[in-house]
Amino acid sequence: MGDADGTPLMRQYRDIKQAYRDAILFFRVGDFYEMFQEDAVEASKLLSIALTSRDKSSGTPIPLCGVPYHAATNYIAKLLRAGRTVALCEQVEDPKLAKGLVRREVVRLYTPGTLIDSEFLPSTESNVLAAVSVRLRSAGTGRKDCSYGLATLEVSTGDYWLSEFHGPQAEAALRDELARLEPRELLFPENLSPDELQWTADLTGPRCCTQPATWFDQEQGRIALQEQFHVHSLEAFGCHILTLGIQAGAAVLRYVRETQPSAPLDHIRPPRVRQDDDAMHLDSVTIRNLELVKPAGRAEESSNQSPYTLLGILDRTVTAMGSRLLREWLLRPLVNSAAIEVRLTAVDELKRQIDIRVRLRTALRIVQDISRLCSRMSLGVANPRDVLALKISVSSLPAIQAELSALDSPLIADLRSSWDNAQDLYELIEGAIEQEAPVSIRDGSILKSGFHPEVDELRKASREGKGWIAGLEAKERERTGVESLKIRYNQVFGYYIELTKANLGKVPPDYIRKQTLVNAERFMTTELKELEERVTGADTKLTALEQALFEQLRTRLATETARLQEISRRLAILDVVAALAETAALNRYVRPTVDEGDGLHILQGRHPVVERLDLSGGFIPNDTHLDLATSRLHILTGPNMAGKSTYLRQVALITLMAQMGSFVPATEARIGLTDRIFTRVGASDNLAGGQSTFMVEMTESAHILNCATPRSLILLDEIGRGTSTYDGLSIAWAIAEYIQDPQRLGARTLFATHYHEMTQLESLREGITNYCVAVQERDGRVLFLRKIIRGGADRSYGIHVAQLAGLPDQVIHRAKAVLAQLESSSSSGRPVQDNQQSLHFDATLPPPHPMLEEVRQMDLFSMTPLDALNRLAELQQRLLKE
Ligand SMILES: Nc1ncnc2c1ncn2[C@@H]1O[C@H](COP(=O)(O)OP(=O)(O)OP(=O)(O)O)[C@@H](O)[C@H]1O
Repeated sequence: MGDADGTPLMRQYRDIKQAYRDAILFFRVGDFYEMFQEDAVEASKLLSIALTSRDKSSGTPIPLCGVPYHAATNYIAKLLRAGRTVALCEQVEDPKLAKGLVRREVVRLYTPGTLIDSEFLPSTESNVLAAVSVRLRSAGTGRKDCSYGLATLEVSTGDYWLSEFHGPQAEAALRDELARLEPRELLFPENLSPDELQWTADLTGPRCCTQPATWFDQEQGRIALQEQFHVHSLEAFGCHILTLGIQAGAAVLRYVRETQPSAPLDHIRPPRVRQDDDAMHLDSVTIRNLELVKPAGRAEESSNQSPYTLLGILDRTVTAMGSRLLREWLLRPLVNSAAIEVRLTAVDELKRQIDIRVRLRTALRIVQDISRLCSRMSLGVANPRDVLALKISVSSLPAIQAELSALDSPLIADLRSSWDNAQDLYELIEGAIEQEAPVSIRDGSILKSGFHPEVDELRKASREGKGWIAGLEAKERERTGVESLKIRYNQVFGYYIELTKANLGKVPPDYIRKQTLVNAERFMTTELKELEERVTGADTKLTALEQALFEQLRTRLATETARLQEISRRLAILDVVAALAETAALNRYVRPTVDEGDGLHILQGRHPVVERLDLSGGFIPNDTHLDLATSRLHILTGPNMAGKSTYLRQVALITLMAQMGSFVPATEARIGLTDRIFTRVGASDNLAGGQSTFMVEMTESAHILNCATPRSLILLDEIGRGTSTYDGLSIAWAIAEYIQDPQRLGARTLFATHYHEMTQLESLREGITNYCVAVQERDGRVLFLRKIIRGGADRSYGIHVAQLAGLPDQVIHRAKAVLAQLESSSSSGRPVQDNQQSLHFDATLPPPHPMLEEVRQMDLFSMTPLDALNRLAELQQRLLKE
């Protein structure tokens, strides 16, 4: 900005903007937030509001746009959605009392990861801020490996976690964790080398921002954490050895402090350490492939309600905290059979106790987002409605407690013990806050009468004062004889007497003229002035007192954060358990057995999402019997569209549901604990990451073979499809052998393939069993039976599917003819042609490669050895070029 507008206001603006260059600065001027210069140009476009300019007459007017202060929230939300951050600069002193220019300060920086305002946050999703610290190590081989520290904080609830990732799989593990957490904003140090930045390669979700390296300093970080949680050592939290985690943790805290400078951060809970082996490991590919929280191809769709995701099917929670917890249970299934049993027993109990379940859920429906309400109290932004929401929430605690008393499963007994009804907090709020209190604390009428004597007195004075003014109006009407005389009030003049032009002849001499309008004149009298001072004096005092008392109450409630967070935790678990029981009852799920064995036995299993779709013939259930010793790898063949992928996913989803503590869609299920589920399903390009379909397929397969253990469940759907038939078949074959071999891996695996040749593996390797999806052929048409049976399919029926899809008849006929030729050539011992080569519709079969003819015609006896070698090199060159 030049010095075109050198007014004190613009100088103040420039000084403040200097410190918030990356943000759009909302600069409070009276009843507006104004934006200037490039901010104005950008914001006016993003917000579709008019762009004007300040000081139009000068040679260099300053671009300007503005939004009314009371509507700012919507505009801020819009800018955040557009990926921008907003610095909110307020007038921090009363303009009436200011000497000269009003003081202004940035009181809040709105960034995607630090939001606390209910207007911006979807209640069912966590809003996570994350930071990553990195340490580069050169392995002996010259390879460079990194270790990572990760800290996450949900500012709106105070949940704070630290973790670390080491070893050769550290980067993959970090990426998977980020995929699970979906942070909105991600911080990392600004001085990282390209090697240290590798993990950010194809991050697309969060807003990434680099921060000074000093924010990630280990020693300073440790001190910052100790100060934040008032301890001398971090040992009590079990995180003292996480040096990288602490570095990231400190950066997160620092960022929150920078963005919310005026907020005390007492609601942040002490750090908890996330262990890698606490939960079943689900990588980002599996989360996506199994459509756990987001439907494929609709990644942006809100997920808890989506009928196309497992979360959408399972989420019958009735509270926001419950909904968020269910998501967490879903993305972190347990790996400890005793802990799973505890959850299942509670779900079982609530499934059977229908009446209790119904009443419990009714009581829970009243509960609001206690967790976020507490944070708003602590951060000093809770308004009177928030406090009322807290009251309503705790009001249902006794009813919930009463329902629990009849239940005795260990989990519920545990939740019930030392149950806190927070009756004192209920009474505190009930005694203080008016039922109809307004949203804003500046609007008054917050406190109940009887709560504070001075408030009552001021209210009386204000009421009486208004009565006096009404009395004065009547008196003046009588004195002047003007019936239309009115005493009115506005912000600028305060109280005044208004007379229409027609009555100006009747104005008494003691009236002092204040303002002339088109049709009326406004006056003041000494008596009115005196009354006004009494009335507005009482009103101003009243508003200030109510505000102060409300803030006191809010601070008092903030001291109860730990207690309320515990209540919130218990309610969330109850809500999830009751929701899982409800879903189990409505969807006819059964209780699975989860044990330490290595089998996976499902009777009449169903796909929880597909079975809910409107299928013409209904969903056909299928059994699964995998066990490590005798039948660990199933080769599944069958036509396209037969239901192979659905079946594969259903086995994974049932396993996952069982381990999260949910009942499952089957008539019986026994699940041997699974440490990880791997999926390689379908083709997906990663063009943004510069990888072809085949490369993605191979990278994912490599990841599986490197990371799976004998306790893992692996789903492979059409490995090798992205390359030529022989390449693909060979790779698929070798992968199956590798997985089947207990010396190398030996994990429970479902392998769906189009390569019928793979069915030979059953007789060649132990532990491999063939299955196929049954079809019936009638009058040249294919009927899908959706039933998985023993044995291998002998054909693909791809052409039939193409016909169903509506390819032109000529193409279908021609394809059948080509297929017949291909089949006869392969049965006569000639190799099947590579299916990547184009088939010409006017030729019979592709002609032999022209180079063969050249070789055939070579006269070797008239060539010198050198000639022959050169010729060979030339042929090879040409082949390579092809
Ligand atoms: N058990 C089932 N009962 C009823 N309908 C099913 C069943 N399994 C699958 N379907 C239906 O068949 C459709 C195709 O299933 P799926 O995608 O699993 O086939 P596929 O064999 O994997 O096909 P492709 O090889 O072409 O990928 C599904 O969208 C679903 O509508």
